[in-house]
Amino acid sequence: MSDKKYNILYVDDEPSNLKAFRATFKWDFNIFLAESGREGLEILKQNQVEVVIADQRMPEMTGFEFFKTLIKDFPDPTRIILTGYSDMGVLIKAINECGIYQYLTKPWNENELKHVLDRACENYQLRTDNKKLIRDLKIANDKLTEENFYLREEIKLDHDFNHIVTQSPKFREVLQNVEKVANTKTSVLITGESGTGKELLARALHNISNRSEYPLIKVNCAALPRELIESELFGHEKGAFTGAIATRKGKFELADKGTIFLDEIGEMPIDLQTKLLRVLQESEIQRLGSEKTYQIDVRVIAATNRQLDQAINKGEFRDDLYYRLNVFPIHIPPLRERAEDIPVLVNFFLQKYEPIVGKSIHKIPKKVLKNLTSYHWPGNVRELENIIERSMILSPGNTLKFMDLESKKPAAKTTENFLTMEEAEKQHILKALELSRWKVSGKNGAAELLNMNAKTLFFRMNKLGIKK
Ligand SMILES: Nc1ncnc2c1ncn2[C@@H]1O[C@H](COP(=O)(O)OP(=O)(O)OP(=O)(O)O)[C@@H](O)[C@H]1O
Repeated sequence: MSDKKYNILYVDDEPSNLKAFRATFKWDFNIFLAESGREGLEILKQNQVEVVIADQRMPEMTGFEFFKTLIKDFPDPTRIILTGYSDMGVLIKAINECGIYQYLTKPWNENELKHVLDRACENYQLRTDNKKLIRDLKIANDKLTEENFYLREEIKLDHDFNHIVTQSPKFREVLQNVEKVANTKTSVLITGESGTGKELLARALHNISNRSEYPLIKVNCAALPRELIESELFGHEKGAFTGAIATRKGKFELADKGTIFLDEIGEMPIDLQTKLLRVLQESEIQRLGSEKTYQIDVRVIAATNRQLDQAINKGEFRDDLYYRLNVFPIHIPPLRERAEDIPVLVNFFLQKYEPIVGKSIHKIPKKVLKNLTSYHWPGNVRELENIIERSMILSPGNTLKFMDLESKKPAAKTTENFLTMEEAEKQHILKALELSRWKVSGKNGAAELLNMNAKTLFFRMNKLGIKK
């Protein structure tokens, strides 16, 4: 037993018993006395008591009844019953119903009662310690589970996602899916508005996959001249067509054992879609001008900013090819839906362009950051990247200022006047053309400003009916 002096409540309608109890045990315990169960309950309301001992035979409320009431409101104290009965049936019932720790027959014997009270106090202490232990263990366990959870999250994204910056849960989910699908041969279709990072993600997917030792071959389906696409993709034999002066491997053959990235797949001419579907189904290609077939082992990642279901409805895209490519769809949300990425991306681009622009910028006024986060970003991350680069050049000193962004309106709060993707793209290209004085390709041209291939830009301009 510890030196702690425990609190004991003794309930008995016989005052002489109470008196004797106090006299016998006052040195060993702190003693509370009550002449009835009702009085005992009052004492328990106001005091912390570790052991309750009660006489069974009391006029107002028997010992059993007292304990039955007590167990609801004060379940902690150890309960002892004093009884004159030798009826074991009643006792067992009491022990079961009232959680009696021990019964003693009356009249009590000092030594026996002292022994029982000591054990009852120990019992109380043990239960309390156990409860605390269980509580501590539960807290520790919860904490561990939580830590494991975060650890798992960390591990999940512990891949080489170099050059991909994000704080957004939505985008992290995208990265998690990329990790899940990476080591399979499953076709992946990456969708998302222009400039959201589809190519960046396709490259990351290849880099963390078990094909990373082999090439990633990119094909921009929008930029290829129509008459050359087939030979570009599948290769040609010498003399297959005028100008085919030598045999040439196509992109699929070059990507053997690796990955082929079919960018802007929505722009692929429909007749070629049929051929592509065959290649995907049969895993073999035939060079132009050859009867021979070549087995290839290529993983396909396709990307588009078009709504392919709409293209299917218009008859511009084959639905069977769509289903073949869309086995594992990955959608990248637009930047306006993950504003929490804007500050980290701004920082990332400030560092990226420091050596290029030859200027170090480390102050971003709050107002500028606020403008950046409320802007609608039709050109997504690419637009942000270009604006940062341009603003770094234009900003005096080491503070970032956004000359052209400040005049731009914050994101539309309602769907009224909401631009369609095509309109937004058109306006964005027009803006780039204005800034580049309608120079499309080459140094300081709109394509460079938009960080896109000049051929793709010409194609998009044509498609959107943009003319000077
Ligand atoms: N999360 C990101 N972290 C860092 N850079 C990013 C991120 N997302 C996009 N970028 C950058 O933004 C630019 C545009 O990305 P990318 O070319 O991958 O977009 P895209 O969706 O393929 O565009 P498009 O549809 O026009 O082909 C690139 O310079 C890319 O590195």
